[in-house]
Amino acid sequence: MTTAPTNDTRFRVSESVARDLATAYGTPLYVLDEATFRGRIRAYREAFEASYPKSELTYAAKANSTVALLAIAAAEGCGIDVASEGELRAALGAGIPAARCHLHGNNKSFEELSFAIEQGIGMIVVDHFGEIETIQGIGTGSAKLALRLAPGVDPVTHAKISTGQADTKFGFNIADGSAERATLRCLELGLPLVGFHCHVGSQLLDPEAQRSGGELIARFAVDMLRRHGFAAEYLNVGGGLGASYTDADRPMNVRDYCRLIVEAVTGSLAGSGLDPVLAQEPGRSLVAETGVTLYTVGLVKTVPSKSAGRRTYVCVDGGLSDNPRPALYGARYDVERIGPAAGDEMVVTVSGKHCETDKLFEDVRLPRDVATGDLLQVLCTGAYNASMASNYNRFPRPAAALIRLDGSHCLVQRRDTWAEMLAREILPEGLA
Ligand SMILES: Cc1ncc(COP(=O)(O)O)c(C=O)c1O
Ligand SMILES: N[C@@H](CCCC[NH3+])C(=O)O
Repeated sequence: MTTAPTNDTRFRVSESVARDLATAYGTPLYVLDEATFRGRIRAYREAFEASYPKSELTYAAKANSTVALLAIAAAEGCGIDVASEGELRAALGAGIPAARCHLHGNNKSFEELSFAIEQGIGMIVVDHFGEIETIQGIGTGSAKLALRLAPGVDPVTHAKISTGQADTKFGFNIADGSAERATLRCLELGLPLVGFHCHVGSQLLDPEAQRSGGELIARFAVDMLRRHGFAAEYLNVGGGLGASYTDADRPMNVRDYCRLIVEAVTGSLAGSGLDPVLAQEPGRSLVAETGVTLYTVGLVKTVPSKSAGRRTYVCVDGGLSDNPRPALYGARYDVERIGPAAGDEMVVTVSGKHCETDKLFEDVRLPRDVATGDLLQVLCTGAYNASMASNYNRFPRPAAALIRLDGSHCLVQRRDTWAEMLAREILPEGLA
């Protein structure tokens, strides 16, 4: 197994635990570490609070909504950001009161909004003009409202996870006056508007876009105070801080990051008299490095290749159904063989077992003697893997195991069963 660099804080399983887990639960298997997750949340909360005492940390459930993780996040003092009725139901399933949840979504349905309000959702982050009217029609119950703003900043990240730019589908544009009109409409209707929100993108290794997003929404809040007497009590600058998928990914450390964001916001608020709660809602930076995926090697195959001379495939028992990120975003991961390090390494393509040319993990260095039956661990799969898993090719989605604080482990999500995978099927009479 490759030795971790000393500053590498990503969770890894040891050989004995990996073998134990694979025997107990099978592979592919998501493995999550409670200590790492709690530690990440604490570090983030402390860093944020040190820069801004009236801070609030919300965990973005979309990154990994495994109910056990939601329960841990809440126990660590986080609110929960949910982006659908399903995520809200997962939070409720974790015993988290809806009052501690924020509902997001660019196209929330009437039913979704009604359910959330009925459950006592704490905040709705409103995304468009029609939603203001829908919420007015339903009645807000105990929900407060924040407006999602599009600050018009271009983050450096994959285009598919960039959300702060002017032509994003999310939120009210500041520059064209939509954000101001939405504020006025909420005030006119007497809705419980408390402030503003932005989220400019995800897996951001360069924090400039978040910095300027924070600056712009705070400036907008000051404008609303000066022009309309609306005093924002709440600003949320979203999530987005990146994770170290490979050694090349160097996100800013959370202390410097929080300081930067807070300085941007407080710089814009200076002299205005506004003293809002400042919230962040990270997902990936809290949970990605908390998890690994264990796979078993089925076969190793070397083939002629025009570009590479020879290409060696190490084929594992999962694929894009348990980790769609390489196929979607060209994401790269570090892969390690479980077991003693072998001196000699080779560059391989780790592929899955789907009926696709799914080069799951490309240009990975593995020991030259990697062979059928070996276990591999893929680092940094805690975010946007389980939550984006599918049943493509009718693969059961993997189970997830949690390493507890005392080193014991338990299952927190079981593998799909064949019965439930066919449970939705309806075979009308007379077809067969
Ligand atoms: C509104 C909102 N908040 C929070 C997040 C969490 O982002 P990340 O996982 O990049 O921290 C996202 C996803 O990008 C989001 O869309
Ligand atoms: N699914 C994306 C992140 C989406 C961010 C949500 N707005 C990823 O895996 O990187």
